[in-house]
Amino acid sequence: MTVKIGVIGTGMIGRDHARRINQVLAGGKIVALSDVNRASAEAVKADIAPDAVVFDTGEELIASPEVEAVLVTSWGATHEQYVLAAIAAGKPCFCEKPLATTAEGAKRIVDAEVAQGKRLVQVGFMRRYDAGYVALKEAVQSHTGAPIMVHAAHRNPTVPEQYITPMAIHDTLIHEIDVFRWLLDDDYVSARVIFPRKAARSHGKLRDPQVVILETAKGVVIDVEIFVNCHYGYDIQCEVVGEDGVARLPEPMAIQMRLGAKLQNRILTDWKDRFVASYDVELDDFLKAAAQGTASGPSSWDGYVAAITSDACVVAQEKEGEAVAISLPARPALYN
Ligand SMILES: NC(=O)C1=CN([C@@H]2O[C@H](COP(=O)(O)OP(=O)(O)OC[C@H]3O[C@@H](n4cnc5c(N)ncnc54)[C@H](O)[C@@H]3O)[C@@H](O)[C@H]2O)C=CC1
Ligand SMILES: O=C1[C@@H](O)[C@H](O)[C@@H](O)[C@H](O)[C@H]1O
Repeated sequence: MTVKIGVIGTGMIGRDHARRINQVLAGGKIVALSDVNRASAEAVKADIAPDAVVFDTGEELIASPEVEAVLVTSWGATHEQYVLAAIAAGKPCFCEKPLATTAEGAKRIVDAEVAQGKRLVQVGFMRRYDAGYVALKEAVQSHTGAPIMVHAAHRNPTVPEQYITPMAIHDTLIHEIDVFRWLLDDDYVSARVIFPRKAARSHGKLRDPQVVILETAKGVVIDVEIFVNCHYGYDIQCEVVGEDGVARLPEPMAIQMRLGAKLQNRILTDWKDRFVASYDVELDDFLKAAAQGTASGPSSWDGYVAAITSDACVVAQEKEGEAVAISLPARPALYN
C-alpha cells in the first residue's frame, strides 16, 4: 500500500523528510504540501514532489480527502494546532520534536488521542531508531547489569545568535531527555543545572556550556554536558555504568588514518549526517503504521513527558544548582 502524505512546513527538515518519502523509502508518496512561505512549498514540489498539491494552510491540507497521513515539520510553536487537527480528522501524524512547546499543549494532544481511542501520533525522536543506541540498549539490558549512572554529552560546533539559554533544553537536550527514558526504561524525578564559566565563543544571551543532572525513579544519576559552541565538531557521547560493567555508544563510522605522524579520524560537524540513517528508519516505521491507520514508536505520551521534563530543566537553569522535582501524571492505558 502507498500512503498518501501531506507535509506541513517545508523548511530544512520538512524538505529532507519529503525527499526520504519520495526518493528513498517505499510505502509513501507526497501528495500535498503547505508552508506559510508558499515559495518554499512550491520549491519542494518542483524539486521532489511534482504531483503534490500546494495548499494555502495546514488545516486545508489536513482536511483534504487525498491526504491519508500528515507530517508536521513546521516551527515548534505551530505543531500543536496541526497535530490536534490531524487527530480530529483521524489521520496518522508524524510530528517533529517538540510535540508542543508547553506541557499543557502536549497534554491537550494526549487527551485528544486518548479520546480517539487509538495511537495516531509519532514524535520525531529519531535517536530511538539509531543503530548505535539500539545496540547500546541491548548491551545495557543483556550485559552491563542494572544501570547506576549515565555520563553523556551533546556538543554542537556552533549555534546562531538567536539561540538562547532555554533552547539548550527545548531544542537540544530534548533528544537526551527522550532517549534516556527509553534506554533505561525509567522516568525522571528531578533535574539540576550547573553552569561552569561561560565559554569564550558563547553569545551574549547564551550561557554555554551547561551540565544537566537528571535523577530517575530507579535512582540512576545522569549527567549531560550541553556545549553548543564547542567549535570542533558535532559530538554525541553516552556511557552507561552498570552493576557489572560499562557500555558506550559507538562512534559514527570513520576511516582511521595514519598521516603525517598522527593517528587520526574525522569527527562529524553536522547533526544531519550523524543521524541520517535513523531518520530513514523512523519514517519507515511511520509509513508502515500509517498504512494500518495507526502510529507506533515515540508517542504523544513520550512527547508530553519530554515537555514536562524540559520545563523542569528550564526552571532548574533559573535556580542554578538547586534540584527541581519532576512529577508525572498517571500514564493512560493507551500508552502502556
Ligand atoms: N529531529 C531532529 O533532529 C530535528 C528536528 N527539527 C525540528 O523540526 C522542526 C522544523 O525545523 P527546521 O526544518 O530546522 O526549521 P525551518 O525553519 O528550516 O523550517 C520550518 C518551516 O516551517 C514553516 N512554517 C512556520 N510556521 C508555519 C505554519 N504555521 N504553517 C506552515 N508552515 C510553517 C516555515 O516557513 C519554514 O519553511 C522544528 O520543530 C525543529 O525542532 C529540526 C532539526 C532537527
Ligand atoms: O534537533 C536538532 C537541532 O534542532 C538541535 O539544535 C541540535 O542540537 C540537535 O542535535 C539536532 O538533532
